Amino acid sequence: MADTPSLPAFAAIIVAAGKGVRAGQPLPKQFANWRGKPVVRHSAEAFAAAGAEPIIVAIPEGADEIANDALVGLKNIQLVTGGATRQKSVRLALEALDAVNTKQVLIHDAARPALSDPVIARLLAALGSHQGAVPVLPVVDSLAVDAAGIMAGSADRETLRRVQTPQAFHYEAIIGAHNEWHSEANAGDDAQILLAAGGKVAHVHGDEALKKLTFAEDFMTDIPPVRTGMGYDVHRLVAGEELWLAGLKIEHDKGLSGHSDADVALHALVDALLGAVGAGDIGDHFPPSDAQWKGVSSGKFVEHAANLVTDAGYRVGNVDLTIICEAPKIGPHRNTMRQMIATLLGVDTWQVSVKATTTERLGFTGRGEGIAAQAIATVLKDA
Ligand SMILES: Nc1ccn([C@@H]2O[C@H](COP(=O)(O)OP(=O)(O)OP(=O)(O)O)[C@@H](O)[C@H]2O)c(=O)n1
Ligand SMILES: C[C@](O)(CO)[C@H](O)COP(=O)(O)O
Repeated sequence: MADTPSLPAFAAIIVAAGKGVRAGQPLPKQFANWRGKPVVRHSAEAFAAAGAEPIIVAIPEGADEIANDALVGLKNIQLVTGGATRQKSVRLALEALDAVNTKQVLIHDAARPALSDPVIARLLAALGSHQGAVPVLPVVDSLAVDAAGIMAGSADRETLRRVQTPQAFHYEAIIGAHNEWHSEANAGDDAQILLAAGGKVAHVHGDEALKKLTFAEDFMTDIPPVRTGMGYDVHRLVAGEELWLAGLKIEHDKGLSGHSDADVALHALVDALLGAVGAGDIGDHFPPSDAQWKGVSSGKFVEHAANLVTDAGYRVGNVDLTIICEAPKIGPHRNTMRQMIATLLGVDTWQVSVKATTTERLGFTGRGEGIAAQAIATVLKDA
């Protein structure tokens, strides 16, 4: 859009001085990560691409460092400290524009990150014939008047619209309207302030994508219905050790060396489950330096990983395990291994696959120096 000569010059205000209490994010929602970058950066980039100059960003007291980090690399950004309410933050940002010859300004919630060029263009076009313009959407639900939890009436949805931001104004009209606002109450938005001052505000078509990020669930988007993880492990074969594989003790002339029971097959499975939900790896959860895990059955590690899958809001779809060794033969134990793993995961046996292969006497497995295992797990989002 920056190379679109038809857009008139305009300034932008992004109000990002809120606390984001309802969103419950680890930091104020306007600085939280959303779709790969800080919330506030999304609309700042959209305004910059559309040629807005300057872009005033109202931020909380003392948030300069986090705001500068969030907006690093963007030109024409000017930070101002916002106020105790959204309206006061807008007012302070408007005053910061007083110093430049601003004719038109778009005022936008940082909490509405999915700002697109067409909305900006529609708003600027409407300023050609109106003092103000706001993006609106139809009301698609019926509306009720609530009186202490009881329906006390309804409203005609055909006369109502859902109002979004950016809200576009002739600068002199909106700064004048803010100066004339003497009510103790806060206006819901800037269009209401211009209307109260007698100004006219045009409606232009909004964008459902411009939804305001308000609650924690608004950040839980793009959750994949299926996730996949992969695990791989190796343990050395040594004399005098027991051989545990896929939860079974196998008679063999050597066993696997390791801190726990060294069940290389279950270790690969644990890493596949942890990988599917992004929960690190087996060493993060059961460090070999921790004495409490010496000699422990690796079945406990599988149960822990399965619990983390559940805690993440997923359930195990299927797992596929491949044991790589010249000996012992795995075939005779395969079904018992499947049943053992199914029990550990709390799934049906058909959801568990156990395979085995040699490496044709090649490499460390072919020389009988160790056993390797690889696993893949899919997890499905709970409804
Ligand atoms: N004193 C304030 C309050 C809000 N805002 C901004 O106004 C926009 C819309 O407000 P809202 O969604 O209510 O944000 P918060 O006030 O932060 O949310 P909450 O009410 O949950 O604390 C947000 O971008 C917010 O950062 C602001 O600049 N200054
Ligand atoms: C300004 C606004 O986003 C227009 O829909 C809305 O009024 C902000 O309300 P909030 O309670 O300050 O989030």
